[in-house]
Amino acid sequence: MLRSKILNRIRLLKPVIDRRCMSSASKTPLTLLEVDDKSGIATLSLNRPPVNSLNIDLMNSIIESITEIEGNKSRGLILTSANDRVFCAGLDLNELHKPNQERLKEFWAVFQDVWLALHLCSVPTAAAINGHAPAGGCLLATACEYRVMLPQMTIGLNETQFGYMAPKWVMLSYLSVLPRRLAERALTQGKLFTTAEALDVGLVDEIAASKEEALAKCSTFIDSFSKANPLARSLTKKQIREPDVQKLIADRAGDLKECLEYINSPLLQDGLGAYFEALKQKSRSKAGKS
Ligand SMILES: CCCCC/C=C\C/C=C\CCC/C=C/C(=O)SCCNC(=O)CCNC(=O)[C@H](O)C(C)(C)COP(=O)(O)OP(=O)(O)OC[C@H]1O[C@@H](n2cnc3c(N)ncnc32)[C@H](O)[C@@H]1OP(=O)(O)O
Repeated sequence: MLRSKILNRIRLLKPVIDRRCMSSASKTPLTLLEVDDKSGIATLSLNRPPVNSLNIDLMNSIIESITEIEGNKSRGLILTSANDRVFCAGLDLNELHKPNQERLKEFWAVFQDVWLALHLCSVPTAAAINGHAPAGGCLLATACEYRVMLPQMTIGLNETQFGYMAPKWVMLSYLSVLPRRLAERALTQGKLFTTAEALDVGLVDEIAASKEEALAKCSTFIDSFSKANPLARSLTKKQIREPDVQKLIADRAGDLKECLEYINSPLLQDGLGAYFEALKQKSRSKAGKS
């Protein structure tokens, strides 16, 4: 009786995300999922070259992997990158620049879903940040319960640098990790923290010298829950996170409307176009040098 009541409560807390991962045109899987048969800990690696930028297919693949991990009773989830320079470059700017409107609606709904799925994941979550994590990449990291980062990388919600304002629920994810005054300053500056700065302010919990060490530290974090009843732990996490989540769930349509208006504004499109062009230019000049 109690168990079904608890399970019902979890169902109530967790919005139903019945999204199947769309098969991508590419042959390589967009996410790699390995479950360590000794520890029972699942490692989910983002695998969309060149920078794990979040498009609809990759986000659906993440959601499907989280659903699988929760279903196969893994003891925890470590999110990392198959790329050794970039954890996740954030939202795919191709989805935001001169967007197809129908696709943009779907894109934004999946973006909301991937945050909800990770933020409310019923198993312990940790991010092994083995590369740069700007904007949406930082959001994936802050949706996890623990963060271990490699040196010489950057992380932060840098949206104001390219003319965006992060949505309320994205800000709340930051506020769940940073003290308010610091979060406000970092958000308004569009600050990208270095690894050392991120440790100093608590945006990340530990630094590791290698990806292997980062994975080991994430596993140690997950092991810290070994004495906690998994169901009670999951309910407690959802209860603590519910107020922030409800702010999005209560008004997903409003968030989408606000985003569509904002992303389609000429000011924003111009700023984004210039920003994206500069990125491409940088990449071309790098290629020219190599
Ligand atoms: C009022 C209501 C508010 C409503 C809000 C509405 C809208 C707000 C929208 C969103 C806010 C939500 C929060 C999330 C926002 C985002 O995530 S937007 C994306 C932000 N991302 C970035 O700023 C990162 C940009 N990239 C970089 O800084 C670097 O690429 C790097 C990640 C540090 C990696 O550097 P490096 O290894 O040197 O690689 P290159 O820069 O050479 O890039 C390689 C190729 O990858 C392409 N690329 C890089 N980032 C992206 C990206 N995000 N999307 C698409 N493509 C990307 C780059 O152009 C290179 O491509 P080519 O080689 O030129 O083909």
